[in-house]
Amino acid sequence: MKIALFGYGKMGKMIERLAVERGHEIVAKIDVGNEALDFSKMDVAIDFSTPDAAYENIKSCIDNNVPVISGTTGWLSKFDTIVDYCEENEGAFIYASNFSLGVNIFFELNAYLAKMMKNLSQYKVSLEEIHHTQKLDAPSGTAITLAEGIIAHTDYNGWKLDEPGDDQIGISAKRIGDTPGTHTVDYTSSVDSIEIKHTAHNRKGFALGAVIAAEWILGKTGVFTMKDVLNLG
Ligand SMILES: NC(=O)c1ccc[n+]([C@@H]2O[C@H](COP(=O)([O-])OP(=O)(O)OC[C@H]3O[C@@H](n4cnc5c(N)ncnc54)[C@H](O)[C@@H]3O)[C@@H](O)[C@H]2O)c1
Ligand SMILES: O=C(O)C1=N[C@H](C(=O)O)CCC1
Repeated sequence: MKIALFGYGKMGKMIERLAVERGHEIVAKIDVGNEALDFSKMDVAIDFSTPDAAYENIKSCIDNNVPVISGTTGWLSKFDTIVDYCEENEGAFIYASNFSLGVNIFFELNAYLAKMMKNLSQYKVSLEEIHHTQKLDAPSGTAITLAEGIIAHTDYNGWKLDEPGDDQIGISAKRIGDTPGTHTVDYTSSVDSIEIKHTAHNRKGFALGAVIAAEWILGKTGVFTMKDVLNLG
């Protein structure tokens, strides 16, 4: 498979390594713009760029009939626009706030726990995410997905960084060293706490999930999620 990388930073480089190990060829490494690209050489594009760049990168792939996988976070105000654009133009697109298998299992666990906690008003939920100091966005895309997973199954009415209202889920975002990504969901009452936690040990899990998504999307049309790719419940 001929892969174009949009974004050749920490993730782009890790994806290159794993893609080559799996027998794929990297045909483009785009790190500052996409003016003179030959889209006809690409079977699929993988975008791990920046919050400011992701939308245009994804749109240009759809315009050129190249299936696109995006893991870039921090641009979700334009997500619905891209979904509509992809569907109108019969493109192929997958976004995931987190491509790792472990986190996608964690998302399912989070939804299951939220359903059980729905009527237990003595427990207040909160989220904590810890990432490296170079991260541009906060809270992390993964923390937002976790919050949305809880909101879908409970009476919480949104999320807020740091100081939530009574009906909001509080998210605390910490930036420490080179932490690849740690997420904790905590339900606390006056007598006890229940915690679930995912800890990434490195970036390989994110990169492998993105390459697997790129392999999976070939030949398909539509907007998909990692739940489709991994066939999770
Ligand atoms: N979904 C996931 O599983 C997952 C995992 C890790 C990181 N991420 C996200 O992926 C993104 C990239 O993470 P990273 O750690 O590689 O960051 P990084 O800063 O190391 O790399 C981003 C690269 O994008 C480049 N860039 C800037 N403008 C560009 C443009 N117009 N087109 C293409 N590239 C451009 C930058 O020069 C930089 O090299 C971030 O949004 C991060 O939150 C997602
Ligand atoms: O390193 C990052 O940046 C990460 N971003 C994603 C997020 O915002 O959730 C996934 C974890 C790593």
